Amino acid sequence: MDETIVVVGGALLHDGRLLAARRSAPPELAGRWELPGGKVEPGEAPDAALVRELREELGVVTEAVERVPGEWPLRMPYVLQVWTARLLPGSGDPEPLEDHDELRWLTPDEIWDVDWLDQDVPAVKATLPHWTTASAGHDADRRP
Ligand SMILES: Nc1nc2c([nH]c(=O)n2[C@H]2C[C@H](O)[C@@H](COP(=O)(O)OP(=O)(O)OP(=O)(O)O)O2)c(=O)[nH]1
Repeated sequence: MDETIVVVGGALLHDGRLLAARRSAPPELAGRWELPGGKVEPGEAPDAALVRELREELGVVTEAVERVPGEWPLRMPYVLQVWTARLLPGSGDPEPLEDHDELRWLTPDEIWDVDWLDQDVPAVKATLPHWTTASAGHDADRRP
């Protein structure tokens, strides 16, 4: 029986930049940077969980774009899955409403400037080939 619980992390992309969020709790993770998101609830689809978590934590309205292939182990029983996501038209800017105390939009050149959680490093690396796909969708939305 599969007893893992999925934590979904969002690679929120906007204008070619990725949003990184600095955790404010718990103490052992505070000060380290992560992809915002959270635990998938029973019966919930991971992409829906991501949209819910980004609304709760950052106050933004988003859509999940695509799953980034791969799965990264966290402390038992959690595993991290990642989806790219984009802001929907009319969404406000993200704010650190809960779980985080600082946000940064990173260009590809800046991606390693923040102190990511160890377990997020391979996940963040895996998002890199997917940045253009999410941006392409964003640009297409803006065509008349
Ligand atoms: N959201 C998120 N959590 C991560 C990442 N990497 C990582 O190790 N974690 C860990 C931190 C937490 O132990 C767990 C997810 O917890 P959370 O606090 O974000 O989830 P949640 O909002 O659903 O939590 P809860 O307060 O409702 O229990 O996964 C990541 O990139 N994003």
